[in-house]
Amino acid sequence: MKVAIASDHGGINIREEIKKLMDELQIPYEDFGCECSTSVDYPDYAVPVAEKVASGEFDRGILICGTGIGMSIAANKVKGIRCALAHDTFSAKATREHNDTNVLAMGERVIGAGLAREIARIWLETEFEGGRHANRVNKITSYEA
Ligand SMILES: O=C(CO)[C@H](O)[C@H](O)[C@H](O)COP(=O)(O)O
Repeated sequence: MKVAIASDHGGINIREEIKKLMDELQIPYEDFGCECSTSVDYPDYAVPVAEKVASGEFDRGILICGTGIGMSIAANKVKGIRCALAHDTFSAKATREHNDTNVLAMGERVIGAGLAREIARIWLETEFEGGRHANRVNKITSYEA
């Protein structure tokens, strides 16, 4: 699995924690910014990461901003992306099992680094269940087409 990671200025600290987690889990990743703590616009980071996942260049994406909301809205505009905004471990697990989400968004102004790491770890390690959930995901994909 290869993961594309990005944040805006509101998500830099959690992005760094997620990178440490990726190193610990030995999961290859690439950091697509932002480069500094001055104010940037989250769509400039969400859309390129989402496009890299949608194209198959990366398997998954992780996006962090202040709330995670802007990143998730922007990522979900890209065809083929199912981005989950998750701030608890139950949702992180369920959204992989049920929705086969390929991008995770979190908000650094909402949760701490420890919980963000645990959410990301669970989300990365949980498999899609398929079955009835596949029918539902396929309906989303059909709508997109
Ligand atoms: O998009 C967001 C809110 O849905 C993100 O949390 C941004 O990080 C936030 O809007 C940035 O706000 P700032 O006041 O410009 O730092």
